[in-house]
Amino acid sequence: MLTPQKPLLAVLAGETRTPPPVWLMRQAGRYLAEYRQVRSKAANFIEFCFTPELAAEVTLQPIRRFGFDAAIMFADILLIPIALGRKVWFVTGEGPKLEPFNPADFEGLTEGRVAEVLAPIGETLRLVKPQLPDNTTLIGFAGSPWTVATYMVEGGGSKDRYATRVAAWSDPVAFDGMLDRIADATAEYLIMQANAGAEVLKLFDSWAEGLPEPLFERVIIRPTRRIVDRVRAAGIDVPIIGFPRGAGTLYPRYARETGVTALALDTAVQPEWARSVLPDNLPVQGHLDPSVLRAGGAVLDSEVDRLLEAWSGRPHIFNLGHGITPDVPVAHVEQLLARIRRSA
Ligand SMILES: Cc1c2[nH]c(c1CCC(=O)O)Cc1[nH]c(c(CCC(=O)O)c1C)Cc1[nH]c(c(CCC(=O)O)c1C)Cc1[nH]c(c(C)c1CCC(=O)O)C2
Repeated sequence: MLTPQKPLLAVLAGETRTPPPVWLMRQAGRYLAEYRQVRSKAANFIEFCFTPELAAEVTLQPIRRFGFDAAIMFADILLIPIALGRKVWFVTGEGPKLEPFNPADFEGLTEGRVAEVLAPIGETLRLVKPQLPDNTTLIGFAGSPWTVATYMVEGGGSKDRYATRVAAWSDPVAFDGMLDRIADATAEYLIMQANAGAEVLKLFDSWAEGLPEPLFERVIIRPTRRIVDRVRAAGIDVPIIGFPRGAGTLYPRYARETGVTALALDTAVQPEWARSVLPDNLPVQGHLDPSVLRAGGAVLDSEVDRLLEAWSGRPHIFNLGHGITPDVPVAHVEQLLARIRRSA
């Protein structure tokens, strides 16, 4: 007899589940009082990520409170630049800061330090895994090379990634060299996560928006494919969810050419369009607007119903189209789950 699969893994294997499995991007975070309490024990955000006991605890908090179908390990996409020898720090209220990096210096990025520098993240996964309920899937993740590169080049977040785009067009050899180094470190990191117990891997390309097709092909598709190939070559066959946020009409190309198992959609994607252009059996994760979750009330129910209806009959994981915001009341998350699970 086959062992019944965890709902999230079943959907990633191409099954349709009603109700769909559900988890939320940034589900461990400041909207939870218990997160803020643990967070205050660490001197800064980076140290928090590198303290397995604390990171494991906040990974588990949303599972205990809401019973989500997946736990996502607590870490950040900006740990890879640290492994590559860059300084990263977080300024409260301002977000991440890095020393701006010139892609021409890409050969100076340190290779081979991933296992050593990011070992605590593996430890977080090992601590979390045995504490999860039987039906809960453990997700590992990394940022995609382009998104990580934007933070490295800009020295932090930026409005339109202008400097990064200029660098990508003006010096393709250096820029692609930088992306390859990031991709190789990322592949090694993801392999380590799978070996430490991650059952699904997710690649966050949060700043894939607004790129002309030739650049999208070079900086999004090619490095993503490189990571997927390396992970597969290492014998790791866990499902990989790709999230090229804002890819728009280039989502189908990304789905066909990167080798990812499933696609995470952003808030702007029209489900009817996506259904008509994506392969039928491709699992999708989508894509409630986080501001609807903040708004709550009748509009939250009707938006949940619209997405459930739009994706019915397809392998679908319910999620947000971007991370949950710190101002979301816990009661709204409970309402969301009750609405999704009422279709049971
Ligand atoms: C771009 C990006 C980052 N980090 C991440 C992305 C990609 C997803 C996205 O687009 O949102 C991914 C991320 N960051 C975090 C997780 C943990 C797992 C989860 O619960 O989803 C994940 C998957 C924790 C975090 N990472 C961060 C927090 C908040 C910091 C805190 O608690 O002090 C959390 C819970 C900090 C962070 N980290 C980053 C930024 C821009 C910020 C500051 C934003 C803010 O202040 O809200 C970089």
